[in-house]
Amino acid sequence: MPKKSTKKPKVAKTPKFKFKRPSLKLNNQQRLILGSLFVILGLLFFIAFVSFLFTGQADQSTINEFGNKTIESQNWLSKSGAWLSDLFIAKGFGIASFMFCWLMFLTGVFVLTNAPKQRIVNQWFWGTIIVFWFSILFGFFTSKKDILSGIVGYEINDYLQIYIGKVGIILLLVFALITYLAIRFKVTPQSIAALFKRAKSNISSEFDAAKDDIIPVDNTLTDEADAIKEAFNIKENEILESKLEDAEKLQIEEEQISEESPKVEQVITSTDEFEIEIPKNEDEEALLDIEVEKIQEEKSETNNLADKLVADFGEFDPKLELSNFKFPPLDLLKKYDNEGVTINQEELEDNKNRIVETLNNYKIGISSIKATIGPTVTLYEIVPEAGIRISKIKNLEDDIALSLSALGIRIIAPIPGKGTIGIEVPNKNATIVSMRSVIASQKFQKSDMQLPIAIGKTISNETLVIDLAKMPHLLMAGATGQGKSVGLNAVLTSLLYKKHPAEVKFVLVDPKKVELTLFNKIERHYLAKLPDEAEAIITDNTKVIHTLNSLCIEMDNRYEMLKNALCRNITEYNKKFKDRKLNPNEGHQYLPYIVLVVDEFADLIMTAGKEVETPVARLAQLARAIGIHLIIATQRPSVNVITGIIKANFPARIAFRVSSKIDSRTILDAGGADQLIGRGDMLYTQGNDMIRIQCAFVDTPEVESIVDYIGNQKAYPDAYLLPEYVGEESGTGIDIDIEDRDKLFREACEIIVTAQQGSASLLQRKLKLGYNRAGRIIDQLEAAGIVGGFEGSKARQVLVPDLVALDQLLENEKN
Ligand SMILES: Nc1ncnc2c1ncn2[C@@H]1O[C@H](COP(=O)(O)OP(=O)(O)OP(=O)(O)O)[C@@H](O)[C@H]1O
Repeated sequence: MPKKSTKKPKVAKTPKFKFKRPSLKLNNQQRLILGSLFVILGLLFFIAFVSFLFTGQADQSTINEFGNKTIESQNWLSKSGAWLSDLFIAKGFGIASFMFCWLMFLTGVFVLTNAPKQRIVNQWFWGTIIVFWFSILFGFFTSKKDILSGIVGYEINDYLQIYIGKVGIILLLVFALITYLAIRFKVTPQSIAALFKRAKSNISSEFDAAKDDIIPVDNTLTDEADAIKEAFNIKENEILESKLEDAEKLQIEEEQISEESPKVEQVITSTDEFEIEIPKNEDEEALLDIEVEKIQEEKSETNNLADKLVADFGEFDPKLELSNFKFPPLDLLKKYDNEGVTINQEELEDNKNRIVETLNNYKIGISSIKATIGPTVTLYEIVPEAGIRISKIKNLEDDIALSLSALGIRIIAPIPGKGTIGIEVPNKNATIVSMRSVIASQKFQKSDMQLPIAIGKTISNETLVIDLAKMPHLLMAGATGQGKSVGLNAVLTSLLYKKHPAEVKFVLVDPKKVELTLFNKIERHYLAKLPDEAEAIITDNTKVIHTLNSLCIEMDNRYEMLKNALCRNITEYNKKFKDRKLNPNEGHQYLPYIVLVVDEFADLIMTAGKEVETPVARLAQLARAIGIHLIIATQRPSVNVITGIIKANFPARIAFRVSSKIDSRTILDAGGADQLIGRGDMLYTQGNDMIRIQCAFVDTPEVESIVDYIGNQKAYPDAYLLPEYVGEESGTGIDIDIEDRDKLFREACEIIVTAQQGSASLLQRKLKLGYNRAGRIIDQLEAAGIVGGFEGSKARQVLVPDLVALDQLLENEKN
């Protein structure tokens, strides 16, 4: 039986970012244990301290012999008691230390009764202040170190006496007392005055009462007292009656409630406190004590849970697993001597004169000229006299280049939005734009972009920071040796300096096998790979196809997750996940950005053709919303490498110097890249304007030290795992089912029969297929009896003489 490759691609186990934050909330058991521990500690300290008052003197010698078992201590809590009391009372705060026993006891009680934490903190704060106050107060009266003030009280006194004297200390203590009373007991001058008034009136009433005792009894008063008593009795009866009425009303209401809502009845019957004793007889007295249970408003479940989770654990922090991760320091990047722009006045003047002269030779007058000096080129902006055609100047590009005897002159006519014509002339001494200078720039450091890249400096020496997430994919092209690899390293370095390993993952494809190998060291921090792959950096073209297809599966999975979470893009999704509104048990997880870097795309297209182009195009079309971004570099910007479909989906493009105008057109849809001067001189466009940039230079040793720095830190257990992809070739077998044949089977048959040559490479060429797929079709042809068996290096024999015979054979198969 033929094996059907119907296996669904499995979703890989992607590493989960676990989170756990210690909660300060105690459950009932923990509260009981901790509370009783404090209560017991309070009691133990108290016993030890009291005992110290009697046995302290005798135990003096034993304190220093704590480890010696033969020496016994008289303290009621033995050696520990003696040692602790000595520490707190003699060496510490004197008898004010008793306060600590109380504080510990009180803390225990608070914990047991689940009192708010703030109360415990307050008690300790004020308690400690009291301890100090008393210790200093007692220290004031003692003339030597003793247990009344302890060493602390005595020493503070001693110190204060030197600086503010005895009177000063007393005033300080009084002031401290007033402050304490004012803050702690809210004492105000008014409340003190009221206190005095009350005391005064108490004294005078007592005095009056004493006076009354002497006055003879007046009988009329007893009558009055009776009347008052009677009035009180009536009042009491009235109150009682009204209470009974209330009780009856309540009973009726209760019955109504129980009829209306059986749920409420259940609550009431289950509450002990709600038992009401209603007198059977109206004359019977009854006191009603009613406690009505509070009904809490219901919240909607998801919000409530998310709010509660956020309140308990805080927002989800994807960086928690590598919370100690340190970003590489700036010092790892090199400073260059020839950095920064130097103005060569002579060169400037010379160039200006030549430009004016050349234009004058062609009868083009200039009304003004201005120069902006950049790191590699200087931009001369000219305003031609009225009536001069712009195209006339544009056509003089070569003449100006000749007269300036310089390569790489570019004329921008007109400069968009400026109304001037720009002539870019390379500087004689180009300066380097170091990676350090662009990374250190405020623009980069303070950027809040999703994936910021400090690519280099513009002609006016400004650092250009671009957001890869907004691009959303980047195409880089340039002839060999013009700075592509340096450009890719600058991109990767920027991201390493700004993004935590939890936030971004790289998929690195390096067919040249040497350019990106350095990044192997940060595999478990920043790289993503296929499961069961030994190396994260992909150098083999077959694996590239697997990886690209796997990324497509990852993309589909992510879209599914976004759909389930009702989010439109990765930013919204991650925000929701951080707010704990998405349940990890339902397959949700924090999604890092994935950046796919392909260093030599032309090579891939040459060897695998459509098999690479299709997934790349799919990713480029769809992946922007779910955080997969592609950076593709190529040496050969020809139309069969950068096809229409790829171009259409890569609006952001970087062109280093290329060898022809056609290449420049292929990349940028405009000329200009052929006039660059190389060594990182580049043109960047994001769909509209084109800007000339000097790419930041980052050398291999610098990259090495950055990856070493990161690689030496704690990492995830494995690289980020992409979903498993089961390739087409996995189902190879000689007895292939007709249904399972490749879509291009019929076309392949015709090619083989027409050419009478059974070779896989022929199919590869004609159908633009990868080797694996072509080999699989050959197997199918063999199974169908169209080609013969494998014959080593020779092409297989074709068993069908012509297309008519082929038709017959295929027709017979169907019947
Ligand atoms: N931004 C830059 N500033 C200064 N010099 C640079 C810059 N970029 C590249 N160079 C110089 O050009 C050389 C070649 O650069 P790079 O290796 O990046 O070229 P490439 O385009 O990747 O070539 P290939 O395609 O052959 O790998 C570097 O060794 C360096 O000396």
